[in-house]
Amino acid sequence: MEDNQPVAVASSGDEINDVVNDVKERSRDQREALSGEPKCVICGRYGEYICDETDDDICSLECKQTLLCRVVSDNTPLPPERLPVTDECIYVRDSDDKLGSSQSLSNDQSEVLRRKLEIHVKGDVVPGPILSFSSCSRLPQRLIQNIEAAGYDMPTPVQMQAIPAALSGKNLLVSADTGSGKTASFLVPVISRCANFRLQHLPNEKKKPLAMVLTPTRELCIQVEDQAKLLGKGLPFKTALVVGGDAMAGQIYRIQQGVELIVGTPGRLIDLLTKHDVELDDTMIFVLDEVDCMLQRGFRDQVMQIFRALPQPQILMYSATISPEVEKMTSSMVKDIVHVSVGKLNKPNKAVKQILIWVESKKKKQKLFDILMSKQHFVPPAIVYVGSRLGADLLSNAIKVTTGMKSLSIHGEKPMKERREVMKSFLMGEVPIIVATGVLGRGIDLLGVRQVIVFDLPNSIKEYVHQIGRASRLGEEGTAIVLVNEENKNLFPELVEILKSSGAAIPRELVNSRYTLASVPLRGKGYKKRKHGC
Ligand SMILES: Nc1ncnc2c1ncn2[C@@H]1O[C@H](COP(=O)(O)OP(=O)(O)OP(=O)(O)O)[C@@H](O)[C@H]1O
Repeated sequence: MEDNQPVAVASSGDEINDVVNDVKERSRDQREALSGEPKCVICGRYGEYICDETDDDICSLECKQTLLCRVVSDNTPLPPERLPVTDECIYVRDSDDKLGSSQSLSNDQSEVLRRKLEIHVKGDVVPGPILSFSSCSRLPQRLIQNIEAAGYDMPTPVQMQAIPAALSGKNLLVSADTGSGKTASFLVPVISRCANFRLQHLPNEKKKPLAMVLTPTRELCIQVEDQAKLLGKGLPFKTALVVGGDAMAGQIYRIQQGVELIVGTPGRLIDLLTKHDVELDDTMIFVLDEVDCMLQRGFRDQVMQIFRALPQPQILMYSATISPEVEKMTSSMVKDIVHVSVGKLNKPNKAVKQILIWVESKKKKQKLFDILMSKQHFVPPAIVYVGSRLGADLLSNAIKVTTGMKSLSIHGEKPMKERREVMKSFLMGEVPIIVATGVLGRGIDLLGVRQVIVFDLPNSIKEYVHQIGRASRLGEEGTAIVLVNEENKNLFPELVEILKSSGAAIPRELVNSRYTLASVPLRGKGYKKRKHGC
């Protein structure tokens, strides 16, 4: 790239480097063009540079890249599978007139992009994926600014497809890897629809909630509400948290003051619905996060009771794991549901390396202490998953006593205040180890955690997929160390399948166990003997 400024006059290597370093990376780093100045042929900002390959004025490296991709796709009509669609190469341009009509990908480009990113769509006509948040014409400008301020430069694959589909009013069942950005993929359309509604319909009477998000745990609700507040800042968009453990009076007061979004757990919402006057007749979007868990026995009746209290809302359902039964149930709840999935269904996040260690129950604690005291193997901060509340407290104490390291436990029996404090100390880096039950297994975004130790395997492979998913966010690499023995025999067949599909080493004892051999044709076609893990 050449610079419209006289780069060539720079006399020393350092000066040249300085100039080169000054080249604007992105279009948004460049200023607007003043009258008479060259304009970038891509975005219209100040065309500070001349593209050395086309001689066009451009503002930044980003627009140069876009320009070159366009030239390639304009001049060389490649067959669809050879279209230059790398993440850097497809570009969705903001509307030329800046009045709101966004330019979208052609059908062919959408298909190529979906194929490349493993985005699968099943159901009614769905808008194509977006490549930038700003190409969604319906998003309020302030929301786009908030998204940028959160550091979200580009949508993740699930966001690319789910956001435009949700904005078009479709009912969705969405599945994508743990840590792939599903939360923002429902919050962005929720915030957009709520804020636009309020901007267009100034209420003469009391504001009633317009959207509701249900999740299975208080921690997850807190996290979702925090993210909603962050993304909805400066918009007519207020939230209320409705979870057990916090005083109900405060929650009711907040709702009665007028909120757009309620984020809650089903139990507390039912309390509120049955004992108090929460008017849900304006609620137009209903989100079920961790939908497979929400439609299991225990939650299902409560969820359905809440759903029936709503006036036919748009329904958005999300999880990293969705079984055929859940698909069936959701289809019976709502008609015309669109299924969006990214990657392979129900598989662990590829970025998490699974290391299985076969260890008898009575030796498990010692094995855990060995790992925690090993500089080579322990990567703090780490979560240790156990199967019971008492087990969490006892193990956390034992870790403190034996290793001398700080450790805290978290589970559903602890008061909300204490759970908040435990999370805070962990997230602030004051405590390197947290021992948790499944309460922290799903949905929680534990930034900075790259290691999960599954001390007790959970009851289902789905929960296992969610738990080990805590070790990676947005594809960053993490490790899950999993202690396994004959007591987990019920999971062996599915566990072996999961490990095989992830390319993980499988302990000899697990391969040779009669519980595995009885169910999985391991020695059939495609079986490859692996070395003993760890
Ligand atoms: N477009 C984006 N760009 C950068 N970071 C993002 C983007 N979208 C989301 N994130 C961040 O990625 C992390 C993971 O997102 P999120 O918690 O929504 O994942 P998830 O798919 O809901 O995971 P889980 O299935 O575990 O609940 C979060 O820290 C979130 O802030």
